[in-house]
Amino acid sequence: MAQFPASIVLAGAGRMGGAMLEGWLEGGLDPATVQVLEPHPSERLNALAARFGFALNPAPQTLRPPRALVLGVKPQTMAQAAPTLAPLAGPDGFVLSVLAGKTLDNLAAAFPGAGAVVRVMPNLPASIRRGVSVAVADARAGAQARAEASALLEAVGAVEWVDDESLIDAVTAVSGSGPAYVFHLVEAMAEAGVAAGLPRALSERLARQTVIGSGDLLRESPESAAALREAVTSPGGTTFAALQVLMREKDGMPALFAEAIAAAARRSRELSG
Ligand SMILES: NC(=O)c1ccc[n+]([C@@H]2O[C@H](COP(=O)([O-])OP(=O)(O)OC[C@H]3O[C@@H](n4cnc5c(N)ncnc54)[C@H](OP(=O)(O)O)[C@@H]3O)[C@@H](O)[C@H]2O)c1
Ligand code: PRO
Repeated sequence: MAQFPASIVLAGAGRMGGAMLEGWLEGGLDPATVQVLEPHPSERLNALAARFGFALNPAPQTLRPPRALVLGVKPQTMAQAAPTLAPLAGPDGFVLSVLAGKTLDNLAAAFPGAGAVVRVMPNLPASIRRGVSVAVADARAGAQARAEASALLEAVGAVEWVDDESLIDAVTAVSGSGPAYVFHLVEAMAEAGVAAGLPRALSERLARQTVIGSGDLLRESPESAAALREAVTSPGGTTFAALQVLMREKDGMPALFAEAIAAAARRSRELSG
């Protein structure tokens, strides 16, 4: 059984916070141990509260510092939200943040009463428990806090811990934002299929199913992505013709991705403070 924290307050149950909450509850978290603060609950969150019976927006006077204060608000909202939430960060607990850009130092300053701080970058497939999260903790986080943080993250997918916080900006750019690149690939392939003469609905189905099938193959095959790409590419064939465009040194995918990922990592650094 997962070693969940004994008590949790989740502040911000939007797309990411809500996805994590759902994963915890599906993963066996006792609903009586979680309280959720969310100014505008979605229908999905209300339905989840009705199904599991956790406390959604309990009266402020009933709130006590939990073992884990999980922050799921936007980085741009942190300055406004932190003063209200800070009293919930007690010396016997830890703060776990999924906020892009907000550093361990930022979090320790905003939540001075916290026993420890854990910074995490998850990604949206967490909503179907197939996410990947990368976590880094400050020096005060002991084995127990790390194990409890791992349990919260493992409930929604794979977990990697790093010691070097400076990696998190690049992590955010690769795996945090990464699902959007894949969805954009589907959009771009579908649009290009329409330009090549396919009916739009068929082109959208083909692009979507191609990414789904390729993702499943990537999961099930022991081969590397490069080997799988080569398996599709006949010498002098159609894929080869396309890859000559996509792998162009100056403006192909590697060059575009290098620029896009650098932009996302830069934005992550800008969001600190
Ligand atoms: N979405 C992703 O793919 C993803 C991936 C990795 C990390 N993240 C991180 O996850 C965080 C949330 O992103 P999101 O996409 O889930 O955004 P979101 O859907 O907008 O969720 C944030 C939620 O926090 C609520 N909120 C605002 N102020 C609050 C307060 N004082 N107390 C409690 N809740 C409050 C918001 O309510 P209102 O809308 O009413 O203001 C909203 O429902 C961000 O920091 C982001 O960097 C997101
Ligand atoms: N979504 C957040 C953003 O776009 C963080 C990674 C994914 O800033």
